[in-house]
Amino acid sequence: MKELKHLNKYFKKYWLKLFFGIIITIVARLFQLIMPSYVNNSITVVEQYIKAEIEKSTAQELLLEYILIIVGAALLSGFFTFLMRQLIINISRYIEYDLKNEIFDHYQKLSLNFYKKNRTGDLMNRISEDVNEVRMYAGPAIMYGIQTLTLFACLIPLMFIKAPTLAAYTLLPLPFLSVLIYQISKVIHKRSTIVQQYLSTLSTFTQEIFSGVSVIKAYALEPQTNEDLEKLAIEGKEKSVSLAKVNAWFFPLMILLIGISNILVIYIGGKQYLAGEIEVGLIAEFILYVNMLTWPVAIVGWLTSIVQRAAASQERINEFLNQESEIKNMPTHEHTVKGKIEFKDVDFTYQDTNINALKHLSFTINEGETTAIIGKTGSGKSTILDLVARLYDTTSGEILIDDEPIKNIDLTSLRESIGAVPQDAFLFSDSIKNNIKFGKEDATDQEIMDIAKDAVVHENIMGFSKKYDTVLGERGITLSGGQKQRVSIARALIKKPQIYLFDDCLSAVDTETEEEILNNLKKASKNRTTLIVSHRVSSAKNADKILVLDDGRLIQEGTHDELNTREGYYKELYSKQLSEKES
Ligand SMILES: Nc1ncnc2c1ncn2[C@@H]1O[C@H](COP(=O)(O)OP(=O)(O)OP(=O)(O)O)[C@@H](O)[C@H]1O
Repeated sequence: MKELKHLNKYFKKYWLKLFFGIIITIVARLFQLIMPSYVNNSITVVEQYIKAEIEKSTAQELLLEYILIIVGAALLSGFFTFLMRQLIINISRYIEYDLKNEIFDHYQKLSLNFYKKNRTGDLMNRISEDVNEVRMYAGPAIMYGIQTLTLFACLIPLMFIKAPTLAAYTLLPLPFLSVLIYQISKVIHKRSTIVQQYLSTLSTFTQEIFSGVSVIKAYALEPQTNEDLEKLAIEGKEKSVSLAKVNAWFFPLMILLIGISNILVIYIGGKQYLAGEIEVGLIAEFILYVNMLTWPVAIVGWLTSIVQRAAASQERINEFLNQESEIKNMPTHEHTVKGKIEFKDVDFTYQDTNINALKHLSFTINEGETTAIIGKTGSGKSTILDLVARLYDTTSGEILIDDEPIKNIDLTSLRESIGAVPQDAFLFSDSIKNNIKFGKEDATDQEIMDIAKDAVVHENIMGFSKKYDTVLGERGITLSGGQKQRVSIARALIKKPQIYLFDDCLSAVDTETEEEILNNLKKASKNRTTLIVSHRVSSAKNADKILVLDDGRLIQEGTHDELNTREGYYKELYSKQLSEKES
């Protein structure tokens, strides 16, 4: 329960609305309470008229008055109930909105390690399903809770004052009803959680099948996939049926217990009436009370389960909210990045895999220099770029930017000075124009076009019917690997940052296009520090410096010409790639 304290700040934020909501809830219930006693009075008037105790005209006058009061109270109660929902349910929607924003903001601050440790489905669930459970507490639970308390506090004493014995018998079945509903709600919740989990497994499974449909078709795996899906579907059907079974008990049980209460009122009330202890109208009044109480009593059980579920969900939410990013942003002073990069005895081990990706790595890249990083697959090239962007912190050793420890530089200003093109170019399901603009929000159409020309993708884009407005991804067309890489390059170029990080971003383009792009990059990256990771010597040979990595260690360093005169990995790779090209 202490987990729910997290919401107190939101209750404080909306306290005025909440306060009026509570007052209005109480007022709405009080108007509702007026009605049964006037129903009693009306029946008593009829009884008195039948017994000829009052004149017909008096009876008519009194009945009209009581009916008007009943209708008036019902209308007012209805009006205040509407206001109550408007206030309290709206507050829960505001809190839901605030909480979702808080979680999303926090997610964005967390490091890549966090995303690797937690599955996307789990992140999504906490921000949607769990927040929804919490909303049920912040809105409906509070609203029904106050309603129930008001009714209990007013109605039960009133019933005991009017007819103590009848009140005791009438109220007798209600606690059982409450406990029963609580138990059933618990079972329903347990089984519906299982159904939910199953549904998310099913959607993950189908999503993967749809994404990989070309592989499934190419390998003729449809029968196998159908079989797997059928197994999942049968399992799901059984779980849903078991949920439906408990659900089926809910309303019949409620009706049964209300029926028992009503029968008790009529039986005990009837006996008391015959004994001349009460008037017949009181029986009708009590039947109305019972029906007014049944829902709140049933709700006590339901509310308990809502609060428990909300506490469990808030605990899961807090678990993420309490996590801090391992990458701490503690700038010591303002610094405008110029672009000198120095690695001093850097060691880096990935936490999740324990892979020691970089070992005692030291090198310096001067401001404005272009450096190529070459090495076998898995030698640590991409890791170097990730460390420059401070996506991770070094395990030991130090990285300096412009002779300043990287940790002293404000993270946002560091990342704003970097234009990165990752290995697996990721483009959003949006227009090509917006994907490029991602690098510079206020870029003009002309700028976007010029940059796309530099990235040698303009011609391709103009070939699409909607040109730069062509939508990519699930909602639109799929670009080829090479086109994706070039749009991704355009996105980095338009930013005009101090440091460029190109991670094997020309691997999917032919050598001619590669050369054209490299020439354009040379112009674009003039006076800007550029790191190019590549497997191809052609991408590296014009660099000011080439670093050759092997298993996380720097094994060679120099210009193309220098390295070509020395025996070693680079010379071998160059001869190999040259002979491949010639053949
Ligand atoms: N996100 C990660 N989490 C855990 N281990 C990783 C991660 N990324 C890379 N590694 C491991 O670190 C080592 C270095 O990987 P890195 O991606 O830096 O190599 P690379 O030289 O860029 O390889 P490639 O040329 O294939 O892209 C590899 O053994 C890899 O398995």
